[in-house]
Amino acid sequence: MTQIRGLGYLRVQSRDLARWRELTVDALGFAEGSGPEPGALHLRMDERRARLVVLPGDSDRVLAVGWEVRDQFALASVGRAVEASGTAVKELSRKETDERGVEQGIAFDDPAGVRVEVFFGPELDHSPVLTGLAQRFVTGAQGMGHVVLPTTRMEETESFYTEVLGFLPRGSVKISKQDPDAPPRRVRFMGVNQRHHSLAICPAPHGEEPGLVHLMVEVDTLDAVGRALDNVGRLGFSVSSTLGRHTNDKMVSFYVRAPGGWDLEYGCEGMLVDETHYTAEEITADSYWGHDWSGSQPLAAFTPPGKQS
Ligand SMILES: Cc1ccc(O)c(O)c1CC[C@@H]1C(=O)CC[C@]2(C)C(=O)CC[C@@H]12
Ligand SMILES: [Fe+2]
Repeated sequence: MTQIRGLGYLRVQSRDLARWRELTVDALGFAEGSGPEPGALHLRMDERRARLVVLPGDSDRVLAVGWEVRDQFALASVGRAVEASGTAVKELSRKETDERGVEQGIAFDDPAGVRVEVFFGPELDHSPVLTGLAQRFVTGAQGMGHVVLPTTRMEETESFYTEVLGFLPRGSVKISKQDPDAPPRRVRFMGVNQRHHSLAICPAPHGEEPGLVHLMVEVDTLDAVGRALDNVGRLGFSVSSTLGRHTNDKMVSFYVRAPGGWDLEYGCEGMLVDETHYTAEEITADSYWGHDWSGSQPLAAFTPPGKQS
C-alpha cells in the first residue's frame, strides 16, 4: 500500500497573474488566501492555507506537485523508497516549508522531469473559506483533485509512480495513433485514495514546459459547475472542452484554458472507488456524452517547442 494519501497542493509559475486571478477567483470561485511569497496568488479550496499557488515568473510552467503523507514516518518511508530507486532526494529547506505551510517535506524529480514534493503536517487557516459560487470543493480524504502530466518517458514514469511511490493503476484509455503499425499508446490513470485518479500520465512529444496537461478540481454541485462555465465564457476564457461525463470516474466536467497553455478541469459527481472490488479497466471512449474538444486551442505540452504563442 502506498504511503501517499492524496494530491496536497500544486505550485505553478505564470507570466500573467492578473488573468490567473480572473480565472480562478472571479470565474471558478476559488477563495483568495495569503502566503509569504511576494506577488503570488494563493488559492484556497478548504481549510488549508493554500492548495493552488501561482507565482509570478517569466514562463508558464509547473513548479511542484505536492503529495501528502500521514506523518514523519510515512515521509521517511517514501524518501527511502525513492532513494533506493536511484533518484536523488532533497529535504525541503526551512524557507520552502514556510512557503508551503507544511511541517516537513522532500523533493525529487520524476522521470518526466516534474518536481515532485512529498510532505506532511499542512498548516490550516481557520478563517471561513469564502468561495465565489457558494460551492464547496470536494477535497478531504480525496485530496485536492487530479493532475495530468505529459511525459516523453511513458514506461519509466508509470513504473516510478506505481512501483516506487505505490500509486495504484486505475485503468487507461488508448489514444489515437498516426502510424497504424505502431504499438497502442495509452493515457494511464492512477489513484491513491477513493478518488478514481489523482494522477494521469499522457505520452507527449517533447519534454518542455509547462509540464502539465491539466489540473482537475471538484465541486459539490452541478449548479456550481454550470455557473463556472457561464463565468469563463463571460470573462473571455477559451473553453477547451465542453461539458461532458467521463466514463471512468463518472465526473461531469468542462475544461478551460489557463494562461500558459494547459487546462483547468472543473467538475462534480466523481465516483468513489471501492478497492475491495475495483480492477483497472480500459475505457474506449472519454465520455458518455459531451466533452467536445474540437474548439480547443493546442495544448502547450503537445505543441513542438518554438511554436508556442
Ligand atoms: C479520458 C479522461 C477521463 C477522466 C479525466 O479526468 C480526463 O481528464 C480524461 C481526459 C484526459 C486527456 C486530456 O485531458 C487531454 C486530451 C486527451 C489527452 C486526449 O486527447 C485523450 C485523453 C485526454
Ligand atoms: Fe481529468
